[in-house]
Amino acid sequence: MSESCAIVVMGVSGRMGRMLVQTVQDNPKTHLCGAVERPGHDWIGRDLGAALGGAATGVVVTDDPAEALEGADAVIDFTAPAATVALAKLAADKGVVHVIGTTGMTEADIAAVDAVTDRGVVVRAGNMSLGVNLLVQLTKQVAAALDEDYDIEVIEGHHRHKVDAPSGTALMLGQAAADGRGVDLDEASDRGRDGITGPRERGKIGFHAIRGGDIIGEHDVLFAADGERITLRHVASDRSVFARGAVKAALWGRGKESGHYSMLDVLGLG
Ligand SMILES: NC(=O)C1=CN([C@@H]2O[C@H](COP(=O)(O)OP(=O)(O)OC[C@H]3O[C@@H](n4cnc5c(N)ncnc54)[C@H](O)[C@@H]3O)[C@@H](O)[C@H]2O)C=CC1
Ligand SMILES: O=C(O)C1=N[C@H](C(=O)O)C[C@H](O)C1
Repeated sequence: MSESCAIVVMGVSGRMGRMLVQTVQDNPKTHLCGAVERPGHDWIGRDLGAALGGAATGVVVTDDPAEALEGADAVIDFTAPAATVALAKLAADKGVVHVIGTTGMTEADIAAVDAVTDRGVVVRAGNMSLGVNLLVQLTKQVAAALDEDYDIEVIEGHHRHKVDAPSGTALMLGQAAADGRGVDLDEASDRGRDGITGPRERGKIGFHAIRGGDIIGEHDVLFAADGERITLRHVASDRSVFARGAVKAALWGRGKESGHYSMLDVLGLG
């Protein structure tokens, strides 16, 4: 499989969409073969390069994912849950690798994506950066080494435009902490305390979300005991870390057996 990987970017005018276009174009192993935006968007029908304020690319922005996926190897999708669920079936039916960065998906959304993985290749992660996926593994190790004398809190910060909380990354880190500790995250979760909450319940895993300005993505996992605290931290200072991970996932997914994979699989950290 030596020829260049043909990639479609979904949600191409978004913060991640724009970064993905640049990353796909800069990678010698990939090229952009399609660009999709939501129906009604004013980029529909325009050349993508011109819409971005540069030279023409020959790729015209469409609101029809089926048309864009013709002849594609992979589609990279950082959009919104409803768009991602609809695209999953289409990508699987067309044999196109679906790389999903979209967060805020419900259990039903994830089940709907899962349902296509009998025939489709899906790589999905709430965070596609190498650093966060390493942090996931470290969180699991530290949680396994410490007992419930160490209270676990996951604290995340993002820009003012983010619509979901806790972040997809915070949920990955919370899951890793729960796995390390051998507990069920749904039972252990304590989200966003407010009011007369009473003392902290032993064994809970707390989640807190900061929203403001242009914060790209910051995550701390705090292990706090009497007399000492450990903090594991990741700070993203550039969205390219997510885009590079997504392109790596698209290349990795080509020719893989159908299934629902994560970035830990892609990075060999699973
Ligand atoms: N997994 C990861 O590493 C990362 C995940 N994200 C997630 O990616 C998603 C997008 O984030 P941003 O780019 O900041 O948001 P954004 O709002 O800037 O971009 C989303 C884009 O998707 C488009 N869109 C919505 N519905 C669509 C449809 N039906 N068809 C085609 N396009 C559609 C919107 O018009 C918009 O241009 C969020 O869920 C965010 O949490 C963001 C960064 C990293
Ligand atoms: O919305 C964002 O911007 C980000 N979303 C992801 C998340 O929900 O964790 C990943 C990253 O932190 C940026």
